[in-house]
Amino acid sequence: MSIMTKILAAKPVTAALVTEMQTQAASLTNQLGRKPKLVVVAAGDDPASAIYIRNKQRRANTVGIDAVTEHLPVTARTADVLAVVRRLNADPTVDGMIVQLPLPSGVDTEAIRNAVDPEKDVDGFTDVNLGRLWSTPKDRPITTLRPCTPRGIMKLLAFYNVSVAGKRAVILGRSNIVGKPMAALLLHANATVTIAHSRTTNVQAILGDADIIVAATGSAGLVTDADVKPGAVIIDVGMNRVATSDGQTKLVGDVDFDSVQHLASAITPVPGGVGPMTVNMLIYQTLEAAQRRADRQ
Ligand SMILES: NC(=O)C1=CN([C@@H]2O[C@H](COP(=O)(O)OP(=O)(O)OC[C@H]3O[C@@H](n4cnc5c(N)ncnc54)[C@H](OP(=O)(O)O)[C@@H]3O)[C@@H](O)[C@H]2O)C=CC1
Ligand SMILES: Nc1nc(=O)c2c([nH]1)NC[C@@H]1CN(c3ccc(C(=O)N[C@@H](CCC(=O)O)C(=O)O)cc3)C=[N+]21
Repeated sequence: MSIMTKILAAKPVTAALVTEMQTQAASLTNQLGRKPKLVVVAAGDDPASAIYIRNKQRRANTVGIDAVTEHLPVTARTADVLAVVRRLNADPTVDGMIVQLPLPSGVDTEAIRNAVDPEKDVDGFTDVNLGRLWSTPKDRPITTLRPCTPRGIMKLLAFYNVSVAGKRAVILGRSNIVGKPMAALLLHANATVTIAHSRTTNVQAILGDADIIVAATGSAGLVTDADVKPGAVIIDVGMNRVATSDGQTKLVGDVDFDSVQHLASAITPVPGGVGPMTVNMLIYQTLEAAQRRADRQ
């Protein structure tokens, strides 16, 4: 049996979204008397964070919003990051902010996460927004700011007409920024959801039963053809830099794309899949936050 595998590339979705966002950015610039503004707070030198910063700066320029990065040194302490977050909370020209994770060791991520004003929380990772997300009733649309990667994945699935209702979805990873909110969104879309993590036993049996797999572990090549049911939909969130035989490095996901693509009915590439959708949703939610601000004025 041969399966026609759909490659779930971000490119056509980005093209459509950019057009929509450019129009909205122009209208908001008019209403606010300034461009919508996003501030990224980054401390240390996580490689996946560096890629993210570069790409969102580029997309913000294309769409027509301001994006500023506030870099703190790897030696930054909790109080240093908190001071920046509080200044941005108080600044009426800042519509959205995101604090990049992971923060340097010793910094209290939980304290920082919840210091962000929920109205500016375009990463959707405060307790307030995660709580709103989980408590949205099944028959109401989700309206809260939510983590960009899961939201981007849902947009990607919708664009390619991949149905979710009634499907068994298995998520590898339980972070507040990817795994848990992914579960909330898939559940709201009527999937039956399982979350697996590093303490899960017999992951292979769980994966073998999955119609949809979302891999978000940070472990390169973790998911192979031995794990996947024929016809499954594979979403690869991982952003791992690995060495190649010629001494260079390359970006790979958590999925062994070459072995899995023949089995999957649909699969996201790395690069060019989930990553650009995360960037798109960050700008999209900054526009939503700015629109709400403009409406309050
Ligand atoms: N494409 C994109 O837009 C984005 C990509 N990323 C990338 O996605 C990956 C995950 O990010 P994030 O959620 O922040 O990472 P975290 O490190 O916070 O979480 C990783 C999760 O994976 C679980 N895990 C680790 N190994 C295994 C395993 N062998 N089997 C099952 N579960 C496992 C961990 O379990 P436990 O909880 O038990 O430790 C943990 O829950 C990273 O590579 C990151 O760079 C992140 C955000 C956006
Ligand atoms: N609070 C927080 N929220 C995050 O969402 C968050 C974070 N911290 N810390 C770091 C990770 C990583 N991450 C990426 C997003 C997009 C690309 C991306 O654009 N990827 C391109 C890379 C292409 C290229 O090589 O330039 C692609 O996959 O095609 C990468 C990585 C978001 N993260």
